[in-house]
Amino acid sequence: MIYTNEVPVLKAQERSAVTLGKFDGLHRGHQKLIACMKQKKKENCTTVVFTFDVSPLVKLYHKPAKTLLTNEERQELAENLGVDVLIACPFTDAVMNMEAEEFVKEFLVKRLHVSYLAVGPDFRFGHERKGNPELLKQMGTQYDFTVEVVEKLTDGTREISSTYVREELEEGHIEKVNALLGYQYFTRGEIVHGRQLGRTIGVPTANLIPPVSKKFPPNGVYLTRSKIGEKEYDGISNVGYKPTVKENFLGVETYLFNCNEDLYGQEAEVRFYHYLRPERKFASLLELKGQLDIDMAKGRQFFADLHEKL
Ligand SMILES: Cc1cc2nc3c(=O)[nH]c(=O)nc-3n(C[C@H](O)[C@H](O)[C@H](O)COP(=O)(O)O)c2cc1C
Ligand SMILES: Nc1ncnc2c1ncn2[C@@H]1O[C@H](COP(=O)(O)OP(=O)(O)O)[C@@H](O)[C@H]1O
Repeated sequence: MIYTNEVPVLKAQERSAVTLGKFDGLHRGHQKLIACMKQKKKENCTTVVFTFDVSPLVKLYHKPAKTLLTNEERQELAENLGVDVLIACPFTDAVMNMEAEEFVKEFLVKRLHVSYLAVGPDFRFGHERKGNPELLKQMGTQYDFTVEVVEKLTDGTREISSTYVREELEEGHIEKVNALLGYQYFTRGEIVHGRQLGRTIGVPTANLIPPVSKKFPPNGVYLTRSKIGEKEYDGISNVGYKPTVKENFLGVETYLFNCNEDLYGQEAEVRFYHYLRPERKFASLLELKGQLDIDMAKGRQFFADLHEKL
């Protein structure tokens, strides 16, 4: 897959199938849009996901940039979905003020030689959000491309959207989040040194400091599976500031059920499966250890049941 910040100019004969949007989360609704676009590979179209490198909302309203996927994660997932080109167009003032017609002419027609465009029914773009599927269809007749307005996937009566996923994540409804995403919510980072207290209570933990832009469920304890190198481990993670020992940054630390290795310096991907309890301040590490024993028993049972089902 080609990943670029600039809208590329395709070769003279090359045509493209394009989809446009923010694609935060690359949830099942996004995956449907990409699947529609991929149908056009049969007609020798290059598949292009056109997105922006900063959420327009962040730029316009200075909202905190917490996202479901970092740019790098989004890139990797798009590649796994079989996308040929991912454009993360910088949301500059020039792009922000571009009229919808100009955006289509300059980027989609002139550079990408668009042959097919897949958008959701509520897709808006361009200066003052004046561009919509209707305008795209009119321009398609003029510039020889087809526009498919893809109906939103729903979960019960609610349309699947990044907002829906974020709301569920904020509630700690991990199973729902995973069902909407079509994969397990995850975070990644390097395993770093902590205060080495974990091993003193028989619970060594792999600490990772996640990217600042990553959105997290509420501070608390989660059942997780971690991928470290080629290996996967069931385990139990704490998300938060460890009030018992007072940490001043948000960390994710994981006790891996069947591991006895030195993991420092390795990259880990921690996938969330289930929310267990909120983070609490304990009077002592010993008291915390008592709670961890209960948490671990629940975790082991959860994964034993899960593996039995699979
Ligand atoms: C499953 C799990 C649950 C935890 N729950 C809490 C908690 O509720 N409150 C808290 O202050 N720390 C919690 N911790 C963090 C511990 O305080 C921490 O693992 C311990 O102090 C060791 O820290 P260290 O890795 O810096 O040595 C939890 C850790 C794990 C692995
Ligand atoms: N079962 C396990 N789960 C997590 N980490 C483990 C495990 N077994 C060994 N380790 C190693 O122990 C380290 C954690 O020990 P700990 O005493 O908690 O120190 P720290 O405070 O540096 O995390 C991990 O980074 C990893 O290298």
